[in-house]
Amino acid sequence: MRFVKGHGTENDFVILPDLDAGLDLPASLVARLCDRRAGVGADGILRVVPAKLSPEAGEILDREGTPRGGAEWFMDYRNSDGGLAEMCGNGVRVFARYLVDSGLAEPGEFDIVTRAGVRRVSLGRTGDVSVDMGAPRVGGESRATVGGAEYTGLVVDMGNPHLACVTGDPVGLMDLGPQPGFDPAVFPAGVNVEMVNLVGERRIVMRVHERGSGETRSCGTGTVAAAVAAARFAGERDGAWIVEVPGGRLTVTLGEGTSFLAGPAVLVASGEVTGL
Ligand SMILES: N[C@@H](CCC[C@H](N)C(=O)O)C(=O)O
Repeated sequence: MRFVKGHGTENDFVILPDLDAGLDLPASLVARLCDRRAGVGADGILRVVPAKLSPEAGEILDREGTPRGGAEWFMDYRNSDGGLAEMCGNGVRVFARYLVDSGLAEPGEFDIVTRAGVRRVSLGRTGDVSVDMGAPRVGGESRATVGGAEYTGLVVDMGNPHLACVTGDPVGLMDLGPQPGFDPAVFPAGVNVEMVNLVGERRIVMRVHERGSGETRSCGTGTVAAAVAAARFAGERDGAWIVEVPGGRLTVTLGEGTSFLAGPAVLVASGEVTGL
């Protein structure tokens, strides 16, 4: 099985090109591939599948009212525990970088099918990758227990579920623990929990505990959720936010009816899986 390794602000992925859609990828194999000691090691898997060969992608396009053929590639994203997720903001940027670097797509703008719907990416032959993340769907407040303390956060749906907690406690020093507590009535399918400090004008620091992957060094959908929560907290609306994460820096732009995420996305290695 050929693989490519890439990351976006150190949110890292094993990319599996599956151009004839023939790869059987049970959860147990995903978990072994993502294992940092016995496998390749990653926060998640990006299976690269032609949309026209994926019944799941066809259903998503129909659901969205996008003509079949309107987006050529389907990002089949899996968390490191083997579970499916609807969307991955860093993953879709790394996925786009893989398509361009491997000659499967031309630089510029193109659409990628994800379980959360079609997302438009924009990139050159080198440099940062940006993605139109769609409109954040903001709910009410909910609470999370992180490192033994309770925090209130904003419920934000980015296609996948988030609880973004803006706090005065320094998030850089926190012990996020193995799994934050959350309200299963609000998040029946689990949740990604962001801890956020407002550190300047439209500038935040964020750490994240991802559903299905544990604490990661960045989370693209999480940075948008965090920017939305920080904007509410600061009494702001649209505009560009700098989000500092342990793995680097991303820019989130909140706009009229949509949001954009921009930052680095790089491929670092390729090889063959032989023993899993
Ligand atoms: N790291 C991702 C989010 C991946 C999915 C998430 N763990 C979930 O289960 O919803 C990102 O960059 O958005």
